[in-house]
Amino acid sequence: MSTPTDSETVLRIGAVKYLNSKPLVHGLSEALPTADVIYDLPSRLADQLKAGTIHVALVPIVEYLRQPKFRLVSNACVGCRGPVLSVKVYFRTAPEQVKTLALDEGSRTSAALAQVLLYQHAGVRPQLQPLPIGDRLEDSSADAVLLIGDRAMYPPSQEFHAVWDLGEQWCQQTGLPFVFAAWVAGPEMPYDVGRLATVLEQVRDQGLAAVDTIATRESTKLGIERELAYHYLSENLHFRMGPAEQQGIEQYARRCVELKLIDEPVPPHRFRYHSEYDDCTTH
Ligand SMILES: C=C(O[C@@H]1C=C(C(=O)O)C=C[C@H]1O)C(=O)O
Repeated sequence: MSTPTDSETVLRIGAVKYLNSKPLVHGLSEALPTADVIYDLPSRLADQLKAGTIHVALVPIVEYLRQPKFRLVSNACVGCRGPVLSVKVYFRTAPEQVKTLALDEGSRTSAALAQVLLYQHAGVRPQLQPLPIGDRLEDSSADAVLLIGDRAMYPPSQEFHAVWDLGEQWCQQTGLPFVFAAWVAGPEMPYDVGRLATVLEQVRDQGLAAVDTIATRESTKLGIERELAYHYLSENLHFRMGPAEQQGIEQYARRCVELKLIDEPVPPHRFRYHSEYDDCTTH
């Protein structure tokens, strides 16, 4: 049973509403029956954590890197070690010709990653445009369009010059995994952080054991093949932040700082997370 340290304040947890996060929240409400779990877009969760309307959330890793007051609260994360399937840039021109880039409103990490990779691979720094969450790929006339989450998993209805899977691009280029999001606490925390870390990691492990069930249920809701959902959750995505993932975050932070996508250099200790519950070197 959970026991908040401050019985007056209900712990408010923000979780990403996409398929990629289901293994991290499968059974979360049962594990923390006194907490409120709110589902939203990753970008909005980061804003809510900054505003203090939620206490802990699965937020874009770039927002953790930007906010010195945010801290990692577990080694449960949304990451990849190759193609991720759900983070894509669709090109209407050759990457070297891109002048305008539309960024999915739900994203922060991939919004910065797209700019890092476009600069690195193609030497361009395009003008940015928002792609509102209600807009489709076809609604934007930008030279390149970033989509994340469930909507990036469907085949596009138009032909494109090229499509980049940003997980694949990053891992090929750096030889390191990539972390898109992690559980992060804001400055106000009405719950024991060590205990929360254990709960979040236990929930993740239970979620991974239930990937079969999750894939069956969620594929029906999304109208995608069950096999695709299963492969996505069990092969494309990685949910444990170990030493290689931490190196990936460090490398990403350095490149974001170079392009001024993060204002200040990030102190090295902020890339390290050691779990008491789950010693990741054993996985
Ligand atoms: C893999 C994904 O990771 C997500 C990407 C995020 C971002 O770009 O800011 C944030 C949270 C994750 O849910 C995805 O949404 O497809």
